[in-house]
Amino acid sequence: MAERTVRTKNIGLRGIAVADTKISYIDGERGVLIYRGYRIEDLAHNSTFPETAFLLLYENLPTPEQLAGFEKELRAASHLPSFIVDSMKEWPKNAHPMDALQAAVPLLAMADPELFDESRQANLRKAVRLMARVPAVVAAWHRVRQGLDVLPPDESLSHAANFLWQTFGRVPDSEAARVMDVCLILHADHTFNASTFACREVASTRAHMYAGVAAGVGALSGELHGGANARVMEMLQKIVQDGVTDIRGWVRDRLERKERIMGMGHAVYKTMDPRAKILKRLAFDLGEKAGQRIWPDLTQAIEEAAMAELSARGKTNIQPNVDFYSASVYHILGFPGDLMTCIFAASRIAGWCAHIIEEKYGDAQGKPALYRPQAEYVGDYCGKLDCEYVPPEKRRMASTTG
Ligand SMILES: CC(=O)SCCNC(=O)CCNC(=O)[C@H](O)C(C)(C)COP(=O)(O)OP(=O)(O)OC[C@H]1O[C@@H](n2cnc3c(N)ncnc32)[C@H](O)[C@@H]1OP(=O)(O)O
Ligand SMILES: O=C([O-])CC(=O)C(=O)O
Repeated sequence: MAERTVRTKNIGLRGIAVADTKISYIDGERGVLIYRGYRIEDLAHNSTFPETAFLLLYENLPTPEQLAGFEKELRAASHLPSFIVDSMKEWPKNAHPMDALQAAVPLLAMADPELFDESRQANLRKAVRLMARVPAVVAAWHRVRQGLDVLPPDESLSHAANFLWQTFGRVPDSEAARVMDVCLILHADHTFNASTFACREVASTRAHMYAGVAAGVGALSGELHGGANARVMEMLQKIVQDGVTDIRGWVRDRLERKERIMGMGHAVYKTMDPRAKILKRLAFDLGEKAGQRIWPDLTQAIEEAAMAELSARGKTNIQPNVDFYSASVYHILGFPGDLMTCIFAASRIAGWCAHIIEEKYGDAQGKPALYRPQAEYVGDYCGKLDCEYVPPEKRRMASTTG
């Protein structure tokens, strides 16, 4: 066997800085999240999604003129090419919305007139098209799968209100539109999370922006990442359906079966995710007004029971993450569970594009590089590194343990 190489192996690359970024910052111990120098609480309170997206892409908050121009560009880009809608009509109606979104991303690439123009300016324009069209795809697929007509964007509405309109065919009231906007702000970026890393890894090969975004959508779909919001909703609905009243007992049983409480725990935060605090307030406000307190109340009961049970097991760091209360918010806004991770994508597209651009045009040292980590080879097939090739007729049946 070859000599083992010296290496640092770290499960899931936890704590390893693989690049420099100026886009966002997290302090996991104190529960702080900052986008380009601005606290998430400030942005959620004062900003809008287009303004936050501009900040992520261009490094500064826009002037009123810049913001108006950016919003105009977003609106102009938000019509989906008709061949994409026609294509969707042929897709199996039970296709998962995240698969539909991931399938649509290369179609959006085919429609981009500047696809292979790798100038920074062209990539900024592609980012605007993606930010406009990802929510349009999500809304369109939700309608197509129900046999409904795809709705054109309403240019009189804000980005968030238009997303609700194109999804449900109803102009939302100002509160629903603002809640949607805040959700889009909260999910827009989060340093080197798994999906952003996937985008950046693909971008590091000099593949085009859409190739990176398709990878990001795939990575986001998993239940340990963005897919957790849908799993939280399933958890809540199952508890209600089963008529569970002893939430502490339900949590204890789940932990004893070694199952996780979806929407809790985080690879970086060791305290409550600052986004979860905002979403918790939104869920209670919205739930109160909509006569649907049941969802935030139940989520809070699970939070308290889980914190108590996990602490009793010596785990005090597992607290609500962004997906825990967002499930209730989205449910009360009318979204079905399987669309929830797509809402995440309709926001995170801003961060993905900003990171792809940062990856393409250089880190702080100005030297973009191909990601190519090492893995330690631990295969042992015949007692030495290279085995002798045996012709098919002379092979014995090998065991096929997985
Ligand atoms: C947008 C986002 O991506 S936010 C995250 C969304 N994902 C979820 O909500 C899924 C549930 N949460 C989790 O699976 C995890 O907390 C993760 C993957 C998000 C982060 O986990 P990490 O900090 O990397 O810890 P890791 O997965 O190694 O778990 C450490 C221990 O905590 C336990 N743990 C972590 N999260 C949870 C949870 N939600 N419920 C119960 N136990 C948990 C693990 O079982 C493990 O226990 P063990 O040491 O006894 O085996
Ligand atoms: O940062 C992470 O690992 C996951 C997360 O919360 C996000 O992507 O918003």
